[in-house]
Amino acid sequence: MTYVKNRLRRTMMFVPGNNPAMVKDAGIYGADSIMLDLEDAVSLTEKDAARMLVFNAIKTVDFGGAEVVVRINGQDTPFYDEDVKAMVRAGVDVIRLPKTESAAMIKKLVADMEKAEEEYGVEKGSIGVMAAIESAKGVLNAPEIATATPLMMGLAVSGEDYTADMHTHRYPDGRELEFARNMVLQAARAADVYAFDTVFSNMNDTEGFYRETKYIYELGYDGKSLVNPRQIPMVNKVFNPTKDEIENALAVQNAIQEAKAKGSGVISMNGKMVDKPVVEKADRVIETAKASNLIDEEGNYIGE
Ligand SMILES: CC(C)(COP(=O)(O)OP(=O)(O)OC[C@H]1O[C@@H](n2cnc3c(N)ncnc32)[C@H](O)[C@@H]1OP(=O)(O)O)[C@@H](O)C(=O)NCCC(=O)NCCSC(=O)C[C@@](O)(CC(=O)O)C(=O)O
Ligand SMILES: [Mg+2]
Repeated sequence: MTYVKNRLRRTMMFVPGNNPAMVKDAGIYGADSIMLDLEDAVSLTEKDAARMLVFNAIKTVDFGGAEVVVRINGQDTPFYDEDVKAMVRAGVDVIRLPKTESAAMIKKLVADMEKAEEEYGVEKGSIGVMAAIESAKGVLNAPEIATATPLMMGLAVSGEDYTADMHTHRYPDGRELEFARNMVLQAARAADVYAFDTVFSNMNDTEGFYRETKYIYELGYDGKSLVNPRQIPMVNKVFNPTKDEIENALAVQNAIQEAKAKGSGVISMNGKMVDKPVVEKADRVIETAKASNLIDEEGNYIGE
């Protein structure tokens, strides 16, 4: 396994690291990233067993092409050092640091990873990092956290711990997360790293989950943390471009080629101006469509 900076990351599914059945089958559901959890899904008495289980799984389980992320325990816990060493030795793709509050915490993680890389003969810089932002301090320091290392893959906003820190609760319209979501997203975009929204815990509230997913997609998030495989198809549906959007994006790309041939950077298409930012958005739609196997290399639609 090796960390890849750019790839499709719509769905990042939490899998409790102490549950052998869930860990073993995690690859069958088609999540873009699987996040094996050593932190809050694992009780204190099971920390060592979970670390061993996750270590062995990374070495032996076929995760079906998904990126493998491990959420280690925080730097203020007695489990952190062993978690870092074991995950580096296993050769995980990305390490997620929970409760990140400063750039210094990320720099410490990277230094500890480097030590472990040297100790176990793992290629330096072959493992990415991501930061979970779960407190007021973390949100305010999101810009420095996002740029703390070139190995930064992305930032995740973590709604449950954040609302506890803010002395509030989760509400259906998400007003309590508005500032954090926007801040984390701005910091991620400015640093050119990925942005992930938090988990939605009520598996039976399909409508609420759809509303929240659409909202964060429209804000500009790259993906969402999930707790259950049943949530994957809905996120893909929201994040994948539709046939109409793909056709429109291809038409924009053709129109701008025509304009360029005539020496212009702007053209009108069905009454709408097409210029550089419109083309950038169209290019992103086509990139996503290709990565999601919705079109072939020639741009023919092959999605459902
Ligand atoms: C909720 C529930 C118990 C429901 O179970 P149920 O069994 O009723 O679910 P069913 O739908 O019936 O399962 C159908 C089939 O899928 C299998 N299956 C289910 N879930 C699976 C899964 N996750 N991975 C692989 N496999 C899975 C299952 O084994 C079954 O397989 P099979 O029997 O073979 O058919 C289960 O999902 C679950 O444990 N979720 C993960 C919970 C977790 O990790 N929480 C910690 C992360 S949040 C946090 O820490 C807060 C945060 O930090 C977050 C942030 O940072 O954003 C913050 O601060 O906000
Ligand atoms: Mg949390």
